[in-house]
Amino acid sequence: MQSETALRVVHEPAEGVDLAAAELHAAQFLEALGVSLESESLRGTPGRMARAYAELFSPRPFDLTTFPNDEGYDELVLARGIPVRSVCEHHLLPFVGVAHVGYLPGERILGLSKLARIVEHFARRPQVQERLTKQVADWLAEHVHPKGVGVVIEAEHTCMTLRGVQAVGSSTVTSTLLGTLREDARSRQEFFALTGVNP
Ligand SMILES: Nc1nc2c(ncn2[C@@H]2O[C@H](COP(=O)(O)OP(=O)(O)OP(=O)(O)O)[C@@H](O)[C@H]2O)c(=O)[nH]1
Ligand SMILES: [Zn+2]
Repeated sequence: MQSETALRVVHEPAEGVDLAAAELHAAQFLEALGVSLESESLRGTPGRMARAYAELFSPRPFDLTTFPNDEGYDELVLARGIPVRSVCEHHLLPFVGVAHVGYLPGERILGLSKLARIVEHFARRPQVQERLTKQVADWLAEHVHPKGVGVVIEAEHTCMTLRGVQAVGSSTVTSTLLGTLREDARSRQEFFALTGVNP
């Protein structure tokens, strides 16, 4: 039987991350908020907090795999419902939802999994939803040179639902359209129809 430690997936912290310093300050932060760290289950919490945030703030590099568009496919390629897990940069609380990422191919098509990898890459850092949406779209435009790009993100911000205004059940929708998907009304409509978003 494998031990619990052997089963744990260890994420390498990003370069320049000082986990020991983060743990020390997390302990001081919790103590300043009146949280006692004396019980057995809380003793390791500052270290877990440090590792958890290091993981959430470590953009994972990925290989860009493109293929020639030999068939001249010129309709929309759309990956729907890509999970979004990020952290708002104002409160460092999670925002969670889905992204729909599409493009109108030019001379090359992109390995499909890369659409989800791009979202994950830009989500793993302190973020605002608007910037995340635009970064994904701009990355695709810059690296794949498609005729058009469309990105829609719908997410629940826990800083807005668990605390503060406590707008439980609310979600935020952001979108970035580039190229033909921005300029051509029919393409834009088709994109939103396929994403299921009513702008
Ligand atoms: N535009 C944008 N705002 C965000 C995002 N995530 C969180 N916020 C907002 O960031 C704002 C920070 O506002 P402040 O007034 O400085 O913070 P606050 O006093 O905690 O505000 P309340 O949440 O209204 O209690 C809040 O309105 C949050 O809802 C995001 O992705 N985009
Ligand atoms: Zn927030």
